[in-house]
Amino acid sequence: MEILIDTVNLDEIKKYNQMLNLSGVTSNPTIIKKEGKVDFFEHLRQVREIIGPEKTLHVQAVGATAQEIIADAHRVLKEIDQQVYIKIPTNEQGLEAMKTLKSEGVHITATAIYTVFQGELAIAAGADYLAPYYNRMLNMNIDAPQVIAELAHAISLSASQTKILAASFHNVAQVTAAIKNGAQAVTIGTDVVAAGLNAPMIAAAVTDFKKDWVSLYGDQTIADLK
Ligand SMILES: O=C(CO)[C@@H](O)[C@H](O)[C@H](O)[C@H](O)COP(=O)(O)O
Repeated sequence: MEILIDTVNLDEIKKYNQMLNLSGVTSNPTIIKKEGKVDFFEHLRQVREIIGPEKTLHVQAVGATAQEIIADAHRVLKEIDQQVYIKIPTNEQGLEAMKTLKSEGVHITATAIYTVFQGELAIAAGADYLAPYYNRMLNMNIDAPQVIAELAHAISLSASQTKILAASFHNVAQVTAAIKNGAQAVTIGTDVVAAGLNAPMIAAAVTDFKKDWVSLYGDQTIADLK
């Protein structure tokens, strides 16, 4: 299972890269905007420096035509590094760009996926990852778990190397449902990770154990015991 973090906040990336066995970082223009008008390439180079060369870094193209998307991809690869996964919306222009970029050996993450059909076309285009938008699908009354399950089935039927990198999560239950339905990877916002780990009941359990320990051994930790 791959866990990615859906932020380009450098402090958050440092924190979660230290805490979790992160597989990578995802971004889009909305995520970049949260950091203000940063120096785009320099900021993403800093993200790469934090996560290192082995983890995946996903950067979205913004061009509207296939040619513009391809040009965006070439610039990102030149300015950051050749290993970046170029996120491309799964529409007519995006699919055309994916086809060309794939033939050049570029890593592709097909994004803005709401339907099985989009996912199937992206698998056929050779995308490395598909990014179905879980919460946004639910908002459109689309059965998100079903879409993910059908995409997982399509991948296995075609024996393709494509992986599902589910995105757009607004709570922990959505993340676990995506994994249960066949997503090999999930990208999670730091707010959702924090909500899942900072639940009062977790803190209460830790406090209770600590109280019982202190009643027996005082303030010493296990490491301090004589
Ligand atoms: O697609 C990827 C990763 O491939 C994500 O960065 C993706 O763009 C984001 O999770 C979504 O756009 C966020 O969606 P939402 O929270 O606005 O519903």
